[in-house]
Amino acid sequence: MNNQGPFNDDDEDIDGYVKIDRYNPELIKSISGHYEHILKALGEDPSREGILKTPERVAKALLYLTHGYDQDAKAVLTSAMFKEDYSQMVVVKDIEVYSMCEHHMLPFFGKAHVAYIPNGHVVGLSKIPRVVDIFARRLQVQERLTNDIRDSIQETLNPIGVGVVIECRHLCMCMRGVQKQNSVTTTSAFTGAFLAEKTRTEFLNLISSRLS
Ligand SMILES: Nc1nc2c(ncn2[C@@H]2O[C@H](COP(=O)(O)OP(=O)(O)OP(=O)(O)O)[C@@H](O)[C@H]2O)c(=O)[nH]1
Ligand SMILES: [Zn+2]
Repeated sequence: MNNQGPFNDDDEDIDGYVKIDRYNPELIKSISGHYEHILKALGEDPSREGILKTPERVAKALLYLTHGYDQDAKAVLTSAMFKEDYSQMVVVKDIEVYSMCEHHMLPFFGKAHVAYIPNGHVVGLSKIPRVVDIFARRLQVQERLTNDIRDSIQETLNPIGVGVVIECRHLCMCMRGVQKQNSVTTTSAFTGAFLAEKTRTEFLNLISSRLS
C-alpha cells in the first residue's frame, strides 16, 4: 500500500478498512489518460501550464470520492460492538454526507440521521458515521444510500430496529438540468420497531430538536 491516498498510516494500520491499493500509480495513470482526452474533447489544451496536472488530480479525487467500494461496513461495525444493557433509542444525527449521483457523477450532499434500538449490543458511536461514509463514497442514488445504511446496521448489529433519514441537495438539479437551487430531497428507511408510528415519531422528534 503506498501513501498517496488520503488515509494516513494510522487509518490503514489500526482500522485496516482499505482493502485494495486504490491509489496505485497504474490506476492513476490509466484514469488520468482518459481525462487528458476529455480535456481535449472539451476544447482545452491539456499541455497548458494551469491544467497540466489536472488529469492526475481528477483521477486521485475520483478515487477518493469512490473509496467506499473498498470498505466493508460489516467489518467496521463488528470491530466495535460491545455488550451493553441499554435498550433505549440511540440517535446520531447531523452526519455530513458527501456522495455522487450515479446518473451524472455530480455531487449530492447534506445530512444523515441514524438511530437504532440495541438488542444486547451497542456499537462504537464513530462507527455509524463511518458506515454512512462507506456507502456515500460511491456512485449512488439517495434512496439506495439510505437503504444500504439501514440494512448494514440491521444485519450486523441485529438491533430491535433501525431508522435512517437523509436530507440532500443534488448538484445535478442545481447547476444543470432543472436548475432548482433550493430543493432538498429527503429519504427514509426503517426496520423493526421503527415501523411503528410511536417509535418513528420519537426518532423524527429527536432529529428535529436542537440542543441550544
Ligand atoms: N431517484 C433519484 N434520482 C436521482 C438521484 N440523483 C439524480 N437523480 C435523477 O436521475 C434522473 C436521470 O434522468 P434522465 O432523464 O435519464 O437524465 P437527464 O436527462 O440528465 O435528466 P434531467 O436532470 O431532468 O435533465 C434525473 O431525474 C435526476 O434528477 C437520486 O439520488 N435519486
Ligand atoms: Zn444526477
